[in-house]
Amino acid sequence: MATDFKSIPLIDISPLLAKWDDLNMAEDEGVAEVVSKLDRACREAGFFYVKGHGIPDSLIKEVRNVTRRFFHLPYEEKIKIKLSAATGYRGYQRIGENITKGIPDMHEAIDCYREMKQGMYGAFSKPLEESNQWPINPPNFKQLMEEYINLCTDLSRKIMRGIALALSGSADEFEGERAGDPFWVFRIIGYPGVSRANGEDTPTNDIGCGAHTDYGLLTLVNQDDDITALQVRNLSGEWISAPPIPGTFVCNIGDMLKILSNGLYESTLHRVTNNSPKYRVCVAYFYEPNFDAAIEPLDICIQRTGGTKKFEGAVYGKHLVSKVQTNFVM
Ligand SMILES: N=C(N)NCCCC[C@H](N)C(=O)O
Ligand SMILES: O=C(O)CCC(=O)C(=O)O
Ligand SMILES: [Fe+2]
Repeated sequence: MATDFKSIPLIDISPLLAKWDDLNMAEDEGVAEVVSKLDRACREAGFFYVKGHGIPDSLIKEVRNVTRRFFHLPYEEKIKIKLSAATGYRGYQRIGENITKGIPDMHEAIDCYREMKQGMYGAFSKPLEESNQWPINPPNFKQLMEEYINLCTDLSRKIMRGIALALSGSADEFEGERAGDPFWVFRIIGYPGVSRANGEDTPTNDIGCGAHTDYGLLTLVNQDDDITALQVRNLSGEWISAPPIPGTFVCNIGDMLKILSNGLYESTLHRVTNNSPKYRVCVAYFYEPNFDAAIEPLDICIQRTGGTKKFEGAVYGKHLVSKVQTNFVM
């Protein structure tokens, strides 16, 4: 349930990370404080920054640097790993190819998904059953991104423990059949800068990514340090900026956590507009339920929200596939 928030809260999660694997973590004062901040941020905005996350700043920057180098390569080089239905929707998409609510987005990207074995989940996972396509250039690209993805997965699992406690569940609410074997989605994104080449005084700012919600549990956004472009919608419909705060991730809640929490937490609408003349890079990691998880509101959340189930259940993988298939015209 979003409110009329005017800014996005910043949470130092280091006390949670210090105790995340301790059975009595909820009794720790530092953990309790982080949990209450997470609860408030998730209820009020569905968005928050995290610091004290333990992922080295040098790696976070390097991930953006190799991304920038890739997108600056000539088009012929980039389409060597072109995304299509035949590649399992994995690979490179040029500017305008991704579509949000019928309008082409002004971004280019490489989309990656967790590897999955053929036939692993039956017919409905077929559209995504291919291997990721990694660039050969820059040479360390794949290795660096895989190291980063592993760290993001660990970090997200720990933050989700805090969120489980925030919902007054047990710390392992999102383990096991719900998200013990989390599916991840990884988007490496570039937004061209605004050009004043046509002699216009006020350049038109095309939408880098139209208003949308994320699909899973929790997103970790690693954005360029010097451009404000991400905007989050509050209850009155105002767009609140999420300016870069060096050393932090922007985190936000996805559709599956909205269902699990029976609407206590919202998957907040957000969009991206790069009004700067500079090219903007963003690397978004999405932590999601098990691919075949049947997601339903948690009993504890139904109780806390008046006793009625507000959402139908959803199979996460089906939700993902239906989104992916409508994101591209091909
Ligand atoms: N995996 C995630 N969350 N991707 C977010 C992309 C949002 C834009 C997409 N065209 C859409 O309309 O959803
Ligand atoms: O570029 C950003 O800051 C966010 C991108 C985003 O919202 C997404 O890919 O889902
Ligand atoms: Fe998003």
